[in-house]
Order: sequence, then structure tokens, then C-alpha cells
Amino acid sequence: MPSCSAWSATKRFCGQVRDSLLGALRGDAVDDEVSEQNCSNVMTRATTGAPSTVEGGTSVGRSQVITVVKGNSGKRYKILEVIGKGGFGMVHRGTLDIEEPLESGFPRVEQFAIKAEQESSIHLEIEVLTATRGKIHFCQLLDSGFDDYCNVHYIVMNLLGPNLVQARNCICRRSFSLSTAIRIGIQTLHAIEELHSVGFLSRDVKPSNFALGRFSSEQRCRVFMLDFGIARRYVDDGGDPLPQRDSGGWRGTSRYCSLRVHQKLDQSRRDDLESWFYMMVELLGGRLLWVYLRRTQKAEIAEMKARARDVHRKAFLERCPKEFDVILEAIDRWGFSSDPDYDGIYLVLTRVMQRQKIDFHDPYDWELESDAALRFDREHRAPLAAKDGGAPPSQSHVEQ
Ligand SMILES: Nc1ncnc2c1ncn2[C@@H]1O[C@H](COP(=O)(O)OP(=O)(O)OP(=O)(O)O)[C@@H](O)[C@H]1O
Repeated sequence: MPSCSAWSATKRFCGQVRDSLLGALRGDAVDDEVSEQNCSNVMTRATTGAPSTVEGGTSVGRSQVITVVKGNSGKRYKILEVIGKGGFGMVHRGTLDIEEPLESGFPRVEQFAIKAEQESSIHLEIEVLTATRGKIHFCQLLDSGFDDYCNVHYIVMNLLGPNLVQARNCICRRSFSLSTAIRIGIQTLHAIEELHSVGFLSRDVKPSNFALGRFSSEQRCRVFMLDFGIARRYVDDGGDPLPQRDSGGWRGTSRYCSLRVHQKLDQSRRDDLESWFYMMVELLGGRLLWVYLRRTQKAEIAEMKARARDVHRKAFLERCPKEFDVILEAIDRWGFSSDPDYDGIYLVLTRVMQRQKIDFHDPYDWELESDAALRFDREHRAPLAAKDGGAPPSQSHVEQ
């Protein structure tokens, strides 16, 4: 990217999003995935200020500028290349500005993921990551801050590997084996259960919101849950479930959201599980019947989701183990205030594992293919292919 930093790219990106949101508020075309909550946050954000934490920029490599930001902890971080982007912000790779030397004399190179957003929804991410501290399927929140110059809030987390879409694309045949998909299913279900156990709904369960640990780490087979920009507390301070609201508005992603979201109904834990089910159908190699529809065709998508329950049920579940029929039936039976039977779903998934002779300790697909990590690095994380942190930053393509 010529003579501008990845951080400035975030600023521009956030600016574009804000412009289109403000346009939407003025009555221009509205992006269907934008939540009402985020619209109002943008308006608030634009009128508030915060002390500057920008520490300056350093030129590195070919016309590449690294921006350094100072977190609330006092630590300073170099913002390197973009490793992910979503509707409201960007995720960058980052390192400490000044590496602390180890006793051996070699610098300790730590890498981070730095998520920046112009929205104050980052505060919700902070709330969720604080609540999930110590849970095994969640990133550690290491630091946070506000960059006055670029007008972005950011959080610093541990750096993970590919999200599930990218991981699937690293595999030669570009689809997971049954063994890998079922165990990802168990892990993602556990992640959702952990999130629910601390009183939050995700409302955006989808493959790109789960990532693996880094291929080079011991956590390469652990699935982590990401992105809590539209999460919501579903319990009050005493831990009792909040009553159902008359209308839930639109939150989520058309492809994976539950039927109830299409009906503008308030979401509850069962809706996260319905999204999980759609995600699983895809991860098991099936094709969601509405995959060819544009995300703006909400009514058509809703109709296809309804048909997947009756006339097209067989085609919908074609690639899934036969036990998945029971899971869908159960999720559809649960109402707004039902306590989801997570254990029942684990039991069914475990039955599939027994029937297919799948062991929890079997290698995952990306472990079986020695060049899967290389393919991921080449396509998404070019700098990480070199020795940790030693490579110059560069712009990398990231698939959504
Ligand atoms: N800690 C992390 N380590 C490595 N990559 C990450 C990390 N967090 C996020 N990413 C990458 O960035 C992508 C976008 O992250 P995230 O979903 O949090 O952003 P977002 O702007 O909220 O996205 P969306 O609008 O699509 O929901 C993820 O799919 C993942 O590939």
C-alpha cells in the first residue's frame, strides 16, 4: 500500500463506514447488516472526544509507515498489517513497540491482534472479553485504548490463527472431513455455552467469528470465539433472564441468523444455537439452500429457511449425519425462554463420533496437511511465515 500506514487505512475504512451510515440515516440506501445500535453509536462517537494517545509513526520497509499507539496500560504497540476486517473496523497484527529483552539477551517478540473500531461497540467487546476471562474458547483481553488522531477505539488481544472460513480454505480439498467438522461443532457449541454462562448472547454466530489458535502454537486445535460487537446481555444483574421485548430489531448476518430474526423477534440463547446449526451444515460440506441469495433478499432467505424445515429438509440435511435431524427438531422446539439442552446436543454429536469411530485425539485436517500452515501464511499472513515478528510488515489479503 503506497505511503500510508495500515492504521490510516483503518481510519479511512472507518470513515467510509461512518459516511455510509450517516447516509443511511439521511435516507440513502441502508446496508442490511448494520444494526440500529451501531448507527446510534456512530452519531455519539462523532461528537465526543478523548485524550490523544498517538505516539508517532516510523518508516519501515518500502514506503510502509508503522503507527505506534499507547494502550491504557502504558504499553506501546506497533500497528502492522491488516489481518481481518469486518463491518465496522479492522483487525491488525501488532507487536510491542520496544521489545523487552529476555535474560538470554534476545528480544522477546510477542505478537498481538489489535482490533480497531470507530464505534463505541468496542466497549461491548471489552465487557464480554472481561466476563469470559479464564474461559477456554475466548481471547485474552490484554489492553485497550483510544487513538485520538485516527479517532478509533482499539483492543489488544492474543493473536490467533485462521478463522474457520480461512482454515477450511487452507485444506487441499477445501472442505473439512467429518471428523474435523464434528469436533469443531463440539468446540463451537462449548464456546457458545461458555458465552451464555456469563450472561451474553452473541447474535452473530458464523464461521468467520470463530478462529483457531495459531498453527505454530499448542493451541492450533482450539477454537476461539470472536466478535462481540452486537452481543447482548440476556440476564439482569441478579442473573435472571430479561423478559422478551416486543421487537428485537435486526441484528446478525442474513445467511446465519435465525428465522426469528427475520420476524424481528427478540433473540435468546436458542437463536445462537440455530445460527450454530446453519454454520454446522456448511462446515459439514453442505450448502445452505439460500447461499445464492443476496443478503438484501431477506424475505426470500427467510422463506428458504422455513422450507429447509419441511419440503427441502432432506436436501438441506443431505451432507449431515442422520442425527442432525434430531438436533434441528430440538432447536426448533425451544422457545424464547427455554434453557437450551446443550448436553443433549453434545450427546448426539458424541454418538456420531462413536458411530464413525472418531476419536477426540485424532489429528485435525490442518495437522494432517503439513503445508496447510504455509498456505495460510502465504494467503493471509505473509509476514508470519518468516521467523516470529522478524519480518517487515506488508499488506495482506484477508478473506472474509
Ligand atoms: N485475535 C485475533 N487474532 C487473529 N485474527 C483475528 C483476531 N480477531 C479477529 N481476527 C480476524 O479478523 C476477522 C474480523 O474480526 P471481527 O469479526 O472481530 O471483526 P468485525 O469488524 O466485528 O467483523 P464483522 O463485522 O464481520 O462481524 C476475523 O474473522 C478473524 O479472521
